[in-house]
Amino acid sequence: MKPSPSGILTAFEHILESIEQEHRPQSNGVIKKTLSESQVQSVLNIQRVFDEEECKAEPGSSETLALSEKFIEDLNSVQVRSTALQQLVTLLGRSHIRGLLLAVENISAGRFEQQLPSVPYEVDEDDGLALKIVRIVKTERDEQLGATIRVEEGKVKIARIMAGGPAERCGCIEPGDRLLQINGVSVTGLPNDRIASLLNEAENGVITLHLSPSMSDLNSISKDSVTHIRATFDYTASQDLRHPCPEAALSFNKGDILQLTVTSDIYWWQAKLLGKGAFAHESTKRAMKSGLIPSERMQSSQMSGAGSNERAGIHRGTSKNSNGFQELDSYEHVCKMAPRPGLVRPIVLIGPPGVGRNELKRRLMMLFPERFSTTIPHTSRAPRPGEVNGLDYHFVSRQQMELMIERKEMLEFGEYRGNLYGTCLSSVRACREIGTPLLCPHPLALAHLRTPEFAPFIVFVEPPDAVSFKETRSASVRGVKTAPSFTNSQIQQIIETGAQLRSAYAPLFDAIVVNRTLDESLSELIQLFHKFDTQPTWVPLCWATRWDGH
Ligand SMILES: Nc1ncnc2c1ncn2[C@@H]1O[C@H](COP(=O)(O)OP(=O)(O)OP(=O)(O)O)[C@@H](O)[C@H]1O
Repeated sequence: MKPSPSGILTAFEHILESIEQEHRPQSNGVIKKTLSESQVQSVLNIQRVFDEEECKAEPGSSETLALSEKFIEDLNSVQVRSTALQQLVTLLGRSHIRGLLLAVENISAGRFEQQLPSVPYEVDEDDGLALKIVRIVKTERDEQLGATIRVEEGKVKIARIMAGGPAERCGCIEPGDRLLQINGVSVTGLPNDRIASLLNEAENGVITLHLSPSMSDLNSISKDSVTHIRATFDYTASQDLRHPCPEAALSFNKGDILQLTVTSDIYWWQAKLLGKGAFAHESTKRAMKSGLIPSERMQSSQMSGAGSNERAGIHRGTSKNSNGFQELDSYEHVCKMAPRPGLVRPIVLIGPPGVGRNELKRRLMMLFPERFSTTIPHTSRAPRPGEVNGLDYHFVSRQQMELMIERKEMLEFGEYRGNLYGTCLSSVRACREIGTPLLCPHPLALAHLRTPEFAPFIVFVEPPDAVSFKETRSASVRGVKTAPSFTNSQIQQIIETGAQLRSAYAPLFDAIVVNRTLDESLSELIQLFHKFDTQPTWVPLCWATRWDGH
């Protein structure tokens, strides 16, 4: 469809009207002519270009600009000029309007197909993989690009952008951008004067630049795409000696969701603290202020510099490979994902042995047999009388099981009295077909489970304090004769392991339930699952991308 430059046409109509008025006899019968017939014709010609169905100008030449130049030239010989004409001359001389005239002409002629070259393979990894290809169409053949360069450690960079020049008009070039190629010619190692002449040479008025964006450019990209992050470390701003302005700082803990408000600075971002877990949200009670936090770049460099973390107020969890969040660096990029048909997310109960995960799972399965399903483990031991293959266990040979382990098909496995036991990933897939998998694996299994494919909802079952633990687990309270009573040291062990797990895995927890009485814990879990079924939850950005594509 032909674009309608209606604003420009209206402007021309006004100008033509005012010329017509000037050509009318005044009350004293005098005709005050400021334009010759040929000049009036030039104005009409320019208007025609906008008005015509199709522009026939060849690429690289511009009928509109030629007409506008001729018009200005003709007008220079006129002595008397009306204000309207004066304004028209000024406007037609401006580089932005000239660019606009050219753009309208090119669009009218249908010369707007994308003709950018493909991205070359030999991008310098030192500068990251971001690359921009900018094609600039010069309005005049001998027009300068309007950008200066400087050479920094052998890299050619854009030093300055001149106001009004083609480089500024295109809006895609920034000071600090690294120049890689000009019209397909690599600038690496070229003398400055050769680069300058290449910059000002254009093929048919077109110049194509390959640039590696400056950091400020990259920040604006990440600002647009990443708006929320999850912290994988505790940050106490008052202990951070690097902080430029502790009064404006924001402290946070592992697992907190932060809303990024300003990311234009390379080292210090501004963020609001939304809180923890899958349902964290901005407080409606009080307006939250943004505070300064270390940027991803700042934090990553801090983390790679060993030893100084404690001093800087940063306490990292256990090693990356052992806790299932290998893909996390300083922050995890997150977004909200709503429940949707076809997406069955396993519910995973994590906690120290003895806290009660299996008891809670057993009761939930009894209460909601239709809703939840669970995996059937594999074992290399022989079936006992009454045990059914595929119901109690999948009975397989030791070799078969070792092969599955080797192929990394097991979610978790272990050996007990000379026999292998374990759960394989395909049994999680199978039980997802029946209902919501309810699983109680070892925390190490999260490395296999916390992926876009499974997208689990992880609940940490936390032990209460020692007194509550003892009270709630006493045989008289539970009314179960066979109940094992916990010794003080067992309780202490459960509480300590719980604290260690919490410290190492906190960024992965969607919710935390403290297991005091069974009734309280069950009702809390049921409410939580209702929310999980009906409300969006914070998830790693890559999960949402996968499920949005489904
Ligand atoms: N809230 C509770 N109140 C009272 N007893 C509980 C509670 N939660 C669990 N128990 C009991 O504590 C014991 C340990 O629970 P459970 O076996 O579920 O622990 P677990 O976290 O699954 O640990 P493990 O992996 O070692 O089995 C069981 O006898 C269980 O009935």
